[in-house]
Amino acid sequence: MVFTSEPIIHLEKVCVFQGLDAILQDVNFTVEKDEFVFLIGRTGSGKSSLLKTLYADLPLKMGTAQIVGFELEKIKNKDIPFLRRKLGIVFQDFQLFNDRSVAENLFFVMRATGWKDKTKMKNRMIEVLLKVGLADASTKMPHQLSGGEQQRVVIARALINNPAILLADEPTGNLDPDVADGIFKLFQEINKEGTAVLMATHNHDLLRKYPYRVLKCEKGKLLDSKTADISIDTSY
Ligand SMILES: Nc1ncnc2c1ncn2[C@@H]1O[C@H](COP(=O)(O)OP(=O)(O)OP(=O)(O)O)[C@@H](O)[C@H]1O
Repeated sequence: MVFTSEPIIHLEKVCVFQGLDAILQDVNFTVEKDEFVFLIGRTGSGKSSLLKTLYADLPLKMGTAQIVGFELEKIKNKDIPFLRRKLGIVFQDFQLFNDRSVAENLFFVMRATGWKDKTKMKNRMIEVLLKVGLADASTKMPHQLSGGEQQRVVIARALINNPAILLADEPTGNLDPDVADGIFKLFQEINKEGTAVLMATHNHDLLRKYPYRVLKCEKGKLLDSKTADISIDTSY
């Protein structure tokens, strides 16, 4: 028997808009289950706008896009929370509630995404913190953690609902190189366990060190290292 699985992301002829401005045109790409993909490009080239389109923060006005089973050209506002439950979203600035403990930060997302059973919530909290190497951090306040640890909490939060893909926008941006490397390795481990990763980054070291597929925003287009020759050494 042959098992086929739907790609996690499939875009055809997509135009990414910010208001009336077309930032990227004729965007076509597919991300398969388990893939790790870098998204690169100069500042202002459209990386964040593309990611925002994928998690329906920007509306899809042209083209077709399927992501984790949702059709973005048809998606209704009421369905967007359900889409986001199947995505893990990680930004550069950590966006934790600073007046709540790590556990409360995680419980907040669980409650917002329909979790009710306290025992299950506690168990899931322990699981995701263990996964990111912060098993002893649940009672700490964010300010008691280093930048790298805070980013680990954000990744734990993104993992709560077992997402099919992590969308990460410069997740190592504000971190020292060693800490950034640790965070990157965590993304790799999560990927090896079966979660696809699409990561926007300016980090040349990571690109040189890890030869994953690259999507590059350039002059209003999206280039794909699967089909185009993308040099990562040129400035971007
Ligand atoms: N909220 C917004 N409203 C209008 N235009 C925006 C908005 N956010 C971004 N833009 C514009 O969209 C274009 C792409 O920006 P975007 O943030 O997607 O680029 P980026 O590649 O992620 O940049 P960076 O690497 O600096 O994060 C830029 O011209 C930017 O000025």
